[in-house]
Amino acid sequence: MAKPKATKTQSTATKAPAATLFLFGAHGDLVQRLLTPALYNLTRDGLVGADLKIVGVDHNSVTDDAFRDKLANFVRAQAAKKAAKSDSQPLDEALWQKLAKRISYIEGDFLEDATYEAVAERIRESGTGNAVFYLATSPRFFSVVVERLGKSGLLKENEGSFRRVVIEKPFGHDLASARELNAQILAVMDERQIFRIDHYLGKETVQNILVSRFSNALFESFWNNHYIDHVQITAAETVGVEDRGSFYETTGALRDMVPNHLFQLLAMVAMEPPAAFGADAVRGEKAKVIGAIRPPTPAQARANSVRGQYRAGTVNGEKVPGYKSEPRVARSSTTETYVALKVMVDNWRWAGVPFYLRTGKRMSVRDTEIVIYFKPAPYAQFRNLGIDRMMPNYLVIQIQPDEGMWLAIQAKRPGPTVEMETVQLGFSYADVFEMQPSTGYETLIYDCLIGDQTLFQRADNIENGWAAVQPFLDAWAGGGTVEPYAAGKDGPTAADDLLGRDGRSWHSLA
Ligand SMILES: NC(=O)C1=CN([C@@H]2O[C@H](COP(=O)(O)OP(=O)(O)OC[C@H]3O[C@@H](n4cnc5c(N)ncnc54)[C@H](OP(=O)(O)O)[C@@H]3O)[C@@H](O)[C@H]2O)C=CC1
Ligand SMILES: O=C1O[C@H](COP(=O)(O)O)[C@@H](O)[C@H](O)[C@H]1O
Repeated sequence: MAKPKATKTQSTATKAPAATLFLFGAHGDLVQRLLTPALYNLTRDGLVGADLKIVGVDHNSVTDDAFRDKLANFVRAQAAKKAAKSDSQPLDEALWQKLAKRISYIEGDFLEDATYEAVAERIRESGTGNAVFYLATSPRFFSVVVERLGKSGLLKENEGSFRRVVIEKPFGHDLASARELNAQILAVMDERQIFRIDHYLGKETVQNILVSRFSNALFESFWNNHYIDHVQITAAETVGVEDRGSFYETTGALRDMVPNHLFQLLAMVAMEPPAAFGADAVRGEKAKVIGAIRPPTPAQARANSVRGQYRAGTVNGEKVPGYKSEPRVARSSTTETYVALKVMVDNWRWAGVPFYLRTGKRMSVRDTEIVIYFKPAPYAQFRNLGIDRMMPNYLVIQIQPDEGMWLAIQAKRPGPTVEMETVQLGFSYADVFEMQPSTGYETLIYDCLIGDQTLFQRADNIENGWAAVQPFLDAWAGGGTVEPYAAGKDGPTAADDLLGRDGRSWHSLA
């Protein structure tokens, strides 16, 4: 059968309304590496126009021109690097100029009133009262900047205009601090103005989980504990901590990835169907399912978690140092760079179905995937054929680097005897759709501009996530065991034992 031809995606999305987008922390890595390319891609797709003004806010001293040049140099180099590796295009200079014309800069300290006066002035000049304040700042500034925006009257919405704040991660470092941060920001603005980002929700395949589950009646019929044996969620990275050693030392893999990204994936897989594809309904169901994760006792938390830390090894053919030799990491560090957990969701749909989660740095491959393992078919009818065991079906939702999904089924191997082979029924995004390069932040920025909060975390989503990991953090307080693993391997052997003692094993990574 001929491979289907990839088709151009036909989006019905319309241009976002006029607004001023303030990028607090404009000289930082996030703005350069992810937000600017996302704004360029939105301009390419016609989803933002000349009436979106972009204003960088940061204490580094540069002119408007120098700021634009800095961003231009970065995105140009990034596009050239990608184009050298694949068939993607170098930077379209005319398109960049269209965007650059609308970029300007405010030099100002987040802690000084003059900065907020300059921001207010820029809104007055813009001709629209609509403004988005994107806090691409260190987390220690989240509540301070929100408070100052509030005090300056910048969060007040006049009739027909909006004021919104985008808050980056990490949102708190445990349950108490997340609650405190929510209380601080909700004291000055309404939940409907707050857009807490989890960039995993900007990924196409993550959004596709809801569409696949709820628009295909066949999935719903077996999506429960009658048919599903267990679920595995993996986010494996080949990168180490790069230059984020000091951030990572006080964070670790559990805080960095689990209450946010991995729980978002779990919620997408496990939530009940929302009554509508709207922010309240979707976020309500997500809050419920994360809230249904069973809090383990301290002994259960220790037994059902594995912490690991990479040692020197080889990744993608390159020799790399161990975590403790990374810059700004303590030589005696016990911070985990890998974590595996077993959690149970205590509701009617999932009672008795373990969810195994793992994430780590310096693993063998980059692979984010969800694997749903089904219960095996009854064996009796195959016994007299000499088949010794039934292989279960499993559905792989492949999130990155490739995007798609496939189902492992049993088929008869050709020949006179009955022999079975596991084969795949699959769909790959790249085969079916012509995908434009994207960072994942495009959808999130666009949704914020049009006021759709579906893909953003509500206060209860965040707090339920932290509540579910808090027992693990408490059980590890004072330092739990950290198992070593060689860089380039898929975590410590103790993580294999976590499943092994339940008679299961991890899906092998791509
Ligand atoms: N970078 C990434 O890939 C990702 C980042 N995030 C989150 O995004 C946020 C931003 O990250 P990132 O861009 O890496 O951070 P950076 O530290 O690179 O950027 C922050 C910027 O704010 C400036 N700044 C610091 N203090 C002040 C101040 N008092 N007044 C005005 N400007 C100030 C810094 O200037 P200077 O450094 O010169 O002091 C810097 O230019 C963080 O919350 C991070 O956790 C989330 C996901 C991915
Ligand atoms: O938020 C974070 O995510 C990245 C992984 O994101 P991905 O889109 O590349 O899967 C992770 O490297 C980083 O430590 C964490 O802070």
